[in-house]
This record gives sequence, structure tokens and C-alpha cells, in this order.
Amino acid sequence: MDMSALRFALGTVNQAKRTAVVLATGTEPICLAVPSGVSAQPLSEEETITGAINRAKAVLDRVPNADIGLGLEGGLTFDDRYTNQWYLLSVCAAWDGRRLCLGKGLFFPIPNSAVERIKQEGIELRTIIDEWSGTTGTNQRGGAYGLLTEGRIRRSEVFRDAVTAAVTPFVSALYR
Ligand SMILES: O=P(O)(O)OP(=O)(O)OP(=O)(O)OC[C@H]1O[C@@H](n2cnc3c(O)ncnc32)[C@H](O)[C@@H]1O
Repeated sequence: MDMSALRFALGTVNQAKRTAVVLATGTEPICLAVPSGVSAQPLSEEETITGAINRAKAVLDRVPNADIGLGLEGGLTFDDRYTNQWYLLSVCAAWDGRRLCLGKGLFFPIPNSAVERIKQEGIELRTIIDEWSGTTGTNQRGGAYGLLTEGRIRRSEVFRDAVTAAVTPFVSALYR
């Protein structure tokens, strides 16, 4: 599947997300930080998806010579049905001005104690992952996935799959 003829605009300058687009598409996106329009720490799947869509539309507005705007958003969601557990969700929205597609990366459990702190202290997941890692900027590198799996899964790889899923309907003849 050749995506190299398409120009992608990405609604962030986050390095893990930029790497994800390069891995998924084989091209370097035009990166521009745009507002997500949702809270800095989304706490539901709906808010996470809305943030991704807002970013995809906002970046294509600002980079009109791109073919597809991409919005990548990380967020947390609580499963009260099966597991009583919080999960991290990594969503990609792809928008070409007419058609909108979504891709969701790996759904990964996050310690409930972390999310209790996020809610009580009004902090973001990255603050806790940085603290547990003893470093800063984890959200630009392996992220929570990297820390919790001891490096077996990285944030860029999870978003890579979300980007691949969201862009596939634009490039595969099977969706026409
Ligand atoms: O620069 P932008 O594109 O805004 O990227 P971000 O990482 O700051 O922001 P997101 O909107 O994707 O994620 C919402 C919050 O959740 C945090 N987060 C999401 N996934 C994470 C991960 O894998 N590791 C650490 N923090 C994560 C993130 O840092 C934010 O505080």
C-alpha cells in the first residue's frame, strides 16, 4: 500500500506522534500544533475521539496544501462493564476535507491508582509516567506503554497502527 504520494499534515509537534506517522506512511508529515478543543487529559473515549477529530480538521484548515489532516490524541477511559479498570486509548482521526476515518491503537490497562491521582490532583498522565520513570518527556518517547511493558511496546508503535487504520480507507481501492 503506497502512501508516499500523499502529503500529510499532523496536528502536533510531539515526537512520538511524528514518528508514528513516518512509520505508518513512509513520509514526513508537516507538523503544526493545533488545539484539541478538549481537556488536556481526556477522561473518556468520546472526549479522546473528539480531540483527535478536532486536531485533524484544524490542521488541514491551517495547511490547505496537504491532502490529509491527521489528529492523534491519547486519553483514558474506564471500563465499568467487564473489568473495573482504567485503560489508555490512542486514537487517530484522518480528514481530507470530505471524509473522516478513525483508527484506534492498542487499548492498554493503566493502574487505577494513577488515574485516581490524575482526578484528585488535577494532573496529566504524563506527569505520573515521568515521575515513575524518573525522567521527563516520556510522552514524546515510549510513553506509558514503554514504562509499563519495560520497553516492549512504544507510544510511536501504538499510534503507528492507529494511523495505518485511519488512513487505509483513503488509499485502498477496496473501500471505494
Ligand atoms: O503534544 P501533544 O500532541 O498534545 O501530546 P500529549 O502527549 O501532550 O497529549 P495527548 O492529548 O496525546 O494526551 C493527553 C494526556 O495524556 C498523556 N498521555 C497520553 N498517552 C500517554 C503516554 O503513553 N505516556 C505518557 N503520557 C501520556 C499526555 O501526555 C497528556 O498529558
